[in-house]
Amino acid sequence: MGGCSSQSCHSCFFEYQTERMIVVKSKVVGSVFRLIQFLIIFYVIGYVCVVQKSYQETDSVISSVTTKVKGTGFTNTSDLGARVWDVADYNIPPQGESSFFVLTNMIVTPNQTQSTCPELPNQSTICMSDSDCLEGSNDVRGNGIQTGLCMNYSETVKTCEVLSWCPLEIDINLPEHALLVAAEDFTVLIKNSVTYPKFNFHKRNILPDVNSSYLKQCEFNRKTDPDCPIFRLKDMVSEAEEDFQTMAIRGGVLGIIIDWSCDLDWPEHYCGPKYSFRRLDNKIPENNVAPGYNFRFAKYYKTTDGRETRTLIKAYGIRFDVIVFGTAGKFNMVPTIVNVGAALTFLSLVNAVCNWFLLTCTKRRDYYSKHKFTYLDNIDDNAGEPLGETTYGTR
Ligand SMILES: Nc1ncnc2c1ncn2[C@@H]1O[C@H](COP(=O)(O)OP(=O)(O)OP(=O)(O)O)[C@@H](O)[C@H]1O
Repeated sequence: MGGCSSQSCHSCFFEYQTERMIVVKSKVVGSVFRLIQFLIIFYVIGYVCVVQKSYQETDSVISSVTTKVKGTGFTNTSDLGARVWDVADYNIPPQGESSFFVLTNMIVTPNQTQSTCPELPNQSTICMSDSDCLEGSNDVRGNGIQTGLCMNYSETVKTCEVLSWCPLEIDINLPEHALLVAAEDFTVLIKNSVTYPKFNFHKRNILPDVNSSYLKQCEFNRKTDPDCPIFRLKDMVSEAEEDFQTMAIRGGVLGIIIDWSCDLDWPEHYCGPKYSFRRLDNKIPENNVAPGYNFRFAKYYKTTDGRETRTLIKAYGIRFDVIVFGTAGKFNMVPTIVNVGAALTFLSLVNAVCNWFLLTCTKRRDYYSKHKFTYLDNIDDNAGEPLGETTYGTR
């Protein structure tokens, strides 16, 4: 406990220090001691055992997801006329990895063929004469390869001609209301199987008590039907605090989050999926450049004269990403011993903290110091003399 000066280095080397029990009758020190003891026991039982469950061995979930969308919509546009849309039309691609896309709005450019036509007007395509256009030039932001001719785009504007799929798509007039309004009532069946390999635990979100007749007519509802794996698209978007019809205009990405966190010390039926929904793409109003989600695809066909023709669709819609996560825990002796050991080490800290408090923060710290450190003379040196006792405060 005491320190060694340079003169007494020799005697310091031949010292032996041993514990001595001192009982301090003090309400203040006693209260500090009990308070720290209580805090550590509360931390160990409340946080380490109950919240963290440190007595358990853990494993991360391995999961597979498949989805199937159902529903039918109707549109009546000048480009396509009256048309019924079923899942094969609006679900693109028909099956994907843990995600599916539902088309809600579109810009259709029908009857495109490989031919030449004037480029859409912009700073680099507007021309006065053929000398302004470079034959073979290919702009990545353009629509084709320039032929070197300057053509009338409208009565007042001339642009460079391109070899491309003509007529070109004009995508400035996106419908202000989503075309496939009915998409909000489409439903999706999510089949999710999970495994915790360490515990040889397997389960599906189609729970053992769900039968096929229930599956034919059920729909997920957090209060009345929480076990049904069939979800209405509008309900999911609403739970993510979004408006379906607004999101449907420019598209977006919605996360279907399935939490499989389980305590496997409890019976198996307590371990089930917990669903939540959240919009994942950018929704910050002050950073609204390039909002939503869209891509292009085309449907190809041959006309009666054998000419290859296509209908180009710029598709806007909602992509649903199914995100599965979870950790399972089960009692195991090894983490229990490790954590009980750590807790006991913590308890030994109580004495160190109380000693520091006793010797530095109390009014009678000098008195306590005197009794805390006791120096005994060397019995060998005094050749059998009775033991002399020296009590010091500090050295
Ligand atoms: N999106 C959905 N909305 C409502 N019910 C669905 C949906 N997807 C599947 N179902 C129903 O859930 C059950 C199981 O679907 P599953 O795909 O395994 O079988 P299926 O017989 O191939 O389905 P189906 O031929 O009707 O597409 C079937 O009764 C099916 O009709």
